[in-house]
Amino acid sequence: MDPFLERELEKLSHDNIAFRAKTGHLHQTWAKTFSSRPSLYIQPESQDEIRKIVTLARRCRRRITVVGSRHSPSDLTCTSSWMVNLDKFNKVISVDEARKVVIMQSGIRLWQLSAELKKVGLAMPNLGSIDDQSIAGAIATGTHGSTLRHGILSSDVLALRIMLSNGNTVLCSSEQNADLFAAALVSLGALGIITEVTFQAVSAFNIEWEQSIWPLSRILDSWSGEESLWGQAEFVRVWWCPYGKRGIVWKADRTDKPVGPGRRKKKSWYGGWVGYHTYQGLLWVAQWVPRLLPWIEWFVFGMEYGFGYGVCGDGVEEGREGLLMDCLYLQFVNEWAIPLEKGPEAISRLQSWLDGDQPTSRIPFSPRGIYVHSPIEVRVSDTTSTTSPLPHLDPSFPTGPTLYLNATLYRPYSRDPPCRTQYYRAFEHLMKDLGGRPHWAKNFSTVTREEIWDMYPNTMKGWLDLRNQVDPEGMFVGRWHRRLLVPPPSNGEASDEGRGARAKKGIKVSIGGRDGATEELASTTSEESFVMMQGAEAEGSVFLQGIVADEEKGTGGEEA
Ligand SMILES: Cc1cc2nc3c(=O)[nH]c(=O)nc-3n(C[C@H](O)[C@H](O)[C@H](O)COP(=O)(O)OP(=O)(O)OC[C@H]3O[C@@H](n4cnc5c(N)ncnc54)[C@H](O)[C@@H]3O)c2cc1C
Ligand SMILES: O=C1O[C@H](CO)C(O)=C1O
Repeated sequence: MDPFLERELEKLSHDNIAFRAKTGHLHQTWAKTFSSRPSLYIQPESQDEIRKIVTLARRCRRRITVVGSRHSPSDLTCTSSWMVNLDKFNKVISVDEARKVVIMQSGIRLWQLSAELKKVGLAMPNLGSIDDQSIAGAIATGTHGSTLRHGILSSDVLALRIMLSNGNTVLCSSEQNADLFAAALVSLGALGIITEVTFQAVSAFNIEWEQSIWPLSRILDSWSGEESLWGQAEFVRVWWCPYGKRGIVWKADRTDKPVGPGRRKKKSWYGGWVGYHTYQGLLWVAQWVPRLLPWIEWFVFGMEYGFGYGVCGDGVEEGREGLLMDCLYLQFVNEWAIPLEKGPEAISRLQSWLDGDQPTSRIPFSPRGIYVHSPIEVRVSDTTSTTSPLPHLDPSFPTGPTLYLNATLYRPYSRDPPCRTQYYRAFEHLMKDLGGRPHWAKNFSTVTREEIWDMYPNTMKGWLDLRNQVDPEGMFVGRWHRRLLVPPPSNGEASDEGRGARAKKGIKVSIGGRDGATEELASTTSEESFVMMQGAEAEGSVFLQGIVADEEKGTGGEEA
């Protein structure tokens, strides 16, 4: 064990608070796209245990990454330092049935929360495609569903309790520490450990849903106006099948009807064993013969939904189940938010590109030989429909409804599809051209830190300043944050996963006290931690090298 940790643990041995850490943990994202080896994997079971982790990390100068259910498809949760998981800190603390307000420990998974709420006749008002996420993880990345009558999942959060790097917990809401609240509603794990979430639930509800196949032209023609597709029900989503130039339009409204299959509900083909493996097998063959993909799209979606147009399924389900979908296989997902009114242009240009008509697409990358997977998910949200504070880093648009386009690429039998680089390059170019912003959790790859700052001209600096105030030593800043959010030190030196190090013989390198620290340097945390690192290097290089070597043992951020 790290001798410094051993020493610090010894000092705290009288407190009778467990430090449930293990070594040798392999962290892998759900989609097995990224992995890392944290030096410690810690699963606390109480607030005191969480505080002890933060105290020890601070004293040992270790970074902390909190991980929920590992469903973020990018390397956001990869670390070679300490990883904290709150799966065992997952209880409902209280439910105010009259106000429909629930307070919970933040490690609770959405499916657990839904089950607990159901016991008292309540439910989450909105869900994305799955309910496997932890509540803290889901809100940290701006997770959304598909409805113009709701914002993102964070919009239903009333208050958060956060443990900051100094070990203090702070309650924030729109009345109390409102700035911190707006920053923490989409925190990307970089502010501290969210320990409690206060959430506005609604009365439990059933949904009556119907799905139908529409030609793409009809989808685009009914995009806006009084009869707009998106306003036809509370929940609406479209799965666009580009090769068939059609889409599956799924709509659902709350209903008093009891749960039951509709007249046209049929069993899912790819949800059964034969369909599941046939589809995956076909995708696997297409790794070598990509031009089969248009035929596979036709066959698979025909088997699942029928080969013609019109209604192809309906039913009544509990909202907590009916809003979810079968996400099938391991996958890459590259999802962007653009203003809803730009949807027809986005879809038409991408359709042209996939049809091989590069001039019409106005995308400066060749589509030659590129065949992609279906469906491309088309979803919406509207933050302006909510009264909750706008999170600083909410990718959806504060001025009107938002469209999300999600370019999913499956990994059949864990193999990466050959089109990924060129397809995502083209897709991201188009999204940027239309003023888009990437979903934080997903596999965007061509975006620079400067571009991200330009995408959040009014809020990024405020978010980062606030982050720096509450975590001045960069305890919660990882490689992903440095790559995409945090400006490098002004002297241009490379960063490191290791935070600032305590100098040899216990001399603590102070942040503000170093002569070389300019005003600008002092203003951002990771820069400060780089300063600390450099300072420590100067004053205690032997120890520092020990830490760096240790931290670099991991494969943080490497593609699996
Ligand atoms: C199959 C699939 C379907 C999906 N469907 C949707 C969808 O419909 N809509 C959508 O928008 N997204 C969707 N996502 C993305 C998913 O909702 C997000 O990636 C979400 O963040 C995952 O939650 P998690 O608990 O796995 O968190 P993780 O991925 O483990 O972590 C995400 C972030 O949360 C932070 N975090 C976690 N817990 C805490 C805490 N206690 N305190 C502070 N920070 C914390 C982490 O540090 C990290 O920055 C989907 C992903 C998959 C794989
Ligand atoms: O990330 C996501 O994966 C599914 C698509 O399979 C979904 O809806 C996301 O969002």
